[in-house]
Amino acid sequence: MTTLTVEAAELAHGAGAPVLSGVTVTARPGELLAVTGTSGAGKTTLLSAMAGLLTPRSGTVTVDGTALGDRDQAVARGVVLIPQENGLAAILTAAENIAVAVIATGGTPADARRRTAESLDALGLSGQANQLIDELSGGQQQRTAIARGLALRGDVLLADEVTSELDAANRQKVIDLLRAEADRGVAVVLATHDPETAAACDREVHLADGVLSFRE
Ligand SMILES: Nc1ncnc2c1ncn2[C@@H]1O[C@H](COP(=O)(O)OP(=O)(O)OP(=O)(O)O)[C@@H](O)[C@H]1O
Repeated sequence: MTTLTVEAAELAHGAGAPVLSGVTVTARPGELLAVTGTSGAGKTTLLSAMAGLLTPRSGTVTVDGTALGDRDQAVARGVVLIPQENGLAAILTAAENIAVAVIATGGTPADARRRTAESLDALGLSGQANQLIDELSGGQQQRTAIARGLALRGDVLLADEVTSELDAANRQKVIDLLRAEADRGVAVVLATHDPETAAACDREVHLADGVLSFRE
C-alpha cells in the first residue's frame, strides 16, 4: 500500500509562470481520485509532478514519506503513468508494447506473456494483440495504453484523460477496471474532462485559476 503526497508545491514548466501554486493533495491507497478542470488548467502538469517527470519549483512530492526524485525513481517506486497521448511505440504491435514495458520493469518473459494476454483481454483487445499501433483506431490505441498501465501492476496509477476517445460502454469498462485496481490497494489518480467519470471517483480535486478545490 502506497501513498503519494504533493505538498505546498509550485508547479511550472521551465522558467515560465507557475501553472499551479500551493498544491497539496494526497493519492491514497484504495481510492479513485479525479483531477478535473478546464483545458489548460494544469491536470497534466499535476500528474507529471506525481509521476516524477516535473520537479516542483518549491514544495515536495513524496511516496510514503520519501521524496520521489526523478522518473526512474518513480518507476522503481511503482508509480505508473498512462499518458494523455498514449505513449505507445508505433513500430510495435499492441502486445509488444505491453510485453516490453513489463520486461523493462523487471518482469520475466513468462510474466510478460501472461500479463499482456490478461490485460488485452480485460480491455476487449485480444483480437488486436498482433496489430501494429498505427493499424488501431484511436479508441483501441487508448485502450492498449490502459492495458499496458494495468499490466505494470503499479502501486500508484496515474491515468491522464484515458477515456476521452471511448464510447460509453468502454468508458464504463475502464472505470470498472480502475476501481478493481483501487480495490487491490492501488492509489488511482484519474485526470478527466468528463463529469460522469469524475462522479464515479471517490474524491475530486478541481483545478481552476492555478489553485485546487476538493469534493470529498
Ligand atoms: N511542456 C510545456 N512547456 C511549457 N508550458 C507547458 C508545457 N506543458 C503544459 N504547459 C502549459 O501549462 C498549462 C497547463 O497545461 P496542462 O497540459 O497541464 O493542462 P491540462 O489541464 O492537462 O489541459 P488539457 O485538458 O487540455 O490536457 C498550460 O498553460 C500549458 O500551455
